[in-house]
Amino acid sequence: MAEQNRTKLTGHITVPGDKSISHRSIIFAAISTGVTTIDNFLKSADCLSTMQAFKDLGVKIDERDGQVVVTGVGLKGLTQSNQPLDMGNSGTSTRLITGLLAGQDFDSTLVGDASLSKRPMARVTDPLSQMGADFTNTENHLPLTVFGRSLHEIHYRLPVASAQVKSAIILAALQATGNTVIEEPTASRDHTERMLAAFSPASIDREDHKITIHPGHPLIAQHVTVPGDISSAAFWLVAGAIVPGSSITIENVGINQTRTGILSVLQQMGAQLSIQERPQANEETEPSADITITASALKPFEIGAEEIPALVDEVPLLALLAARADGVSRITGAEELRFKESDRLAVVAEEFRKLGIAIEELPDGFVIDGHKSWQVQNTDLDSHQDHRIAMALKIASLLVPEDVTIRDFNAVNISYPSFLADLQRLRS
Ligand SMILES: O=C(O)C1=C[C@@H](OP(=O)(O)O)[C@@H](O)[C@H](O)C1
Ligand SMILES: C=C(OP(=O)(O)O)C(=O)O
Repeated sequence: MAEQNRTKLTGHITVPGDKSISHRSIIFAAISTGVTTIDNFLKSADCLSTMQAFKDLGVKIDERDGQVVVTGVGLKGLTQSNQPLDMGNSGTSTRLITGLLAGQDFDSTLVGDASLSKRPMARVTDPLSQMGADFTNTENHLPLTVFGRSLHEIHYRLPVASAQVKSAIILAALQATGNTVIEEPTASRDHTERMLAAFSPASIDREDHKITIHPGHPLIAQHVTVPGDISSAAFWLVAGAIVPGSSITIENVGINQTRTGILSVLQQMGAQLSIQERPQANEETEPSADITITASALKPFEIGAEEIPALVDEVPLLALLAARADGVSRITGAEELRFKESDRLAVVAEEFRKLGIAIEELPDGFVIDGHKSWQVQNTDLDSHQDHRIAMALKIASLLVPEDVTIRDFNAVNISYPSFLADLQRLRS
């Protein structure tokens, strides 16, 4: 088994569709008029939660020839669900749908699994309440009942860079009586803005870190092509960089610049990386590229609050990269990681220490010494039911001779159901 763990990874791979864009494709398709077709929709547990929620809200969604086909009902055409909407494990579904439901003329209740029920919701209910929204509880957690209300505009400066909060406000603002302005401290992923611009160009203006939403314009069905998820590609980028002898090409990866922080870090580390951009239909379409990574020596790196939004879901993997770099790396400004599917700062530190990695947990990040060779202490690893932790630990385990087990590994179904099959493909 020791030999198999260390097998180099080689070949070409295509990762599944982007999770953030897949959620948004269903949401915008549902509230537009006409039939939207979606190519390369991510059929993972999180995106299926969004799909089921819209079915429960009266939207017809079918699958035909590998495409998802959504018959839009318009912004005022959703109907009350006769059961609570089950958001499963998905923070994105919960926060975006809360924004949309706040302005409907019926009430809805949102529920989720144990992890989601611990995640903070005041970050969306606070600004939405300022717009006139009304909720059962101000307890900050699911379950949450959203009372449909008439909404008015706000001018809102996000206290933290969060695409989910920004998107919740955008979806509420489409139903408000006046124009809403949203300002961000640092740019977070802009998939909602791009998709709204495609479905309804007159509804949105963007300028630097300022977004203006103009309600009252029609949303028209589109054809959406979802690029590969860079947050899933990131596992192969890191594996390709650190497993000796590896060389991996990942085809059709989304390279929206609000998501490519991991590529910048790899470049900063001196990784052997080549990025071939694919032709883009227009400015608002999501850009994509074929990316090749080849294992090489890596320099340590430092990142802080400014860099975090563009790589927020990749921080566990960056910690792994740091653990193979030639020196001490520092990640700060990442306190948001404590509010994800698990407390990712605490969990990464705990699990990496089992592998003998020299990692110090900070309140907002890590200091990691890549010089120290790993001395495995404990082979019983735990994903803490967090998909990104499960996959990061699996990649880490490729570098140790011991057999390790990863508890609740099936959490990968949240974002990347074919992860193990893809690993197998790159090994053979
Ligand atoms: O809007 C989105 O699709 C997402 C936004 C990010 O969360 P925050 O908005 O909380 O930063 C990210 O961590 C999450 O995986 C997906
Ligand atoms: C944080 C994540 O997702 P969500 O917030 O949608 O649960 C993630 O996919 O890493």
